[in-house]
Amino acid sequence: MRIGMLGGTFDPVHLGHLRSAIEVREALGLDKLHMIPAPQPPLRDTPQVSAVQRFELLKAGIGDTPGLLADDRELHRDGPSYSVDTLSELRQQYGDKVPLVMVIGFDAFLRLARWHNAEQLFDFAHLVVISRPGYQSPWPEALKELVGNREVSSVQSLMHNTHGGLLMLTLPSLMAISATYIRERLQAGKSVRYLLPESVEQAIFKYGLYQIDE
Ligand SMILES: Nc1ncnc2c1ncn2[C@@H]1O[C@H](COP(=O)(O)OP(=O)(O)OP(=O)(O)O)[C@@H](O)[C@H]1O
Ligand SMILES: O=C(O)c1ccc[n+]([C@@H]2O[C@H](COP(=O)([O-])O)[C@@H](O)[C@H]2O)c1
Repeated sequence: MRIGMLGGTFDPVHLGHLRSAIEVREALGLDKLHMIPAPQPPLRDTPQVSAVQRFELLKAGIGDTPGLLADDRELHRDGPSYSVDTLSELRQQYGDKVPLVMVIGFDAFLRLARWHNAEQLFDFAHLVVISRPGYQSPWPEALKELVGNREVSSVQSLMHNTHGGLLMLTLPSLMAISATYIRERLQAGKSVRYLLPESVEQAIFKYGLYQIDE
C-alpha cells in the first residue's frame, strides 16, 4: 500500500489541484491520496471562506474520482494547520511499513524552510514536488540545507523506503490555474467556467461565495 497527502487552502479547489491529484496518484502508484483543506494555513492570512465551506467545495470537486479522498481531519484541530501534525496522524493511522508521501507544488516548496518543524516532515513521509507553470526559480540556500542529499531521481528509488526522500516531478498536464485568479474573476463578475469543476462552480453560486468583498 502507498498513501499520499495533498494539503491546501483550496480557496477554492480548481482543476490545477484535481488534475494534478489524479496524475500524481497514477505516477506514484498511490492507493489513496488524502486531499486536506487547511483551516489556518500557517504562512498566509486565514481565508474569508470558512474551512467547512472550502471542504464542501472540495468534496463537490472530487465527486467519485477513484483514489481521491476529501479529508477533514485538520478541521478538528485548533491553531495553525501544521503539516507535520497531519503527517504524524497519517503515519499513526497507516503504521510504519507503508510509504507515505506529501505532495506540494513548487511554489510551496520554495517556502518549505519556513514551515513549522520542517526537518521533521521527512521523519514521517517522502516529499514529492510537482512543477507549476510560472514558478521556476533557484532553490533558496535554507531550502538546499534542509533537503541535503535526500533527492532521488525515480519513483522506484523513492519507494524503496517509507519516508525521508525527495522527488521532483513534472506531471503531463501542467495547468496555469490558481485560486487567486479564480477569486479575482468571481469578484469582478467574470466567468470561471473550465477553471474548476462544474459542481464546484454551481456550489459557489448557490452559496454566493467569493462574489463580493466580504
Ligand atoms: N495549478 C497547479 N498546478 C500544480 N500544483 C498546484 C496548482 N495549484 C495549486 N497547486 C499546489 O496545490 C497545493 C495547494 O494549493 P493552494 O490551495 O494554495 O492553491 P493555489 O491555487 O496556489 O491558491 P492561491 O492562489 O490562493 O495561493 C500547493 O502545494 C500548490 O503548490
Ligand atoms: O506546516 C507548516 O508550517 C506549513 C506552512 C505553510 C503551508 N503549509 C501547508 O501547505 C499546504 C499549502 O499551503 P498554501 O498556503 O500554499 O495553500 C497546506 O496544507 C498548508 O497547511 C504548512
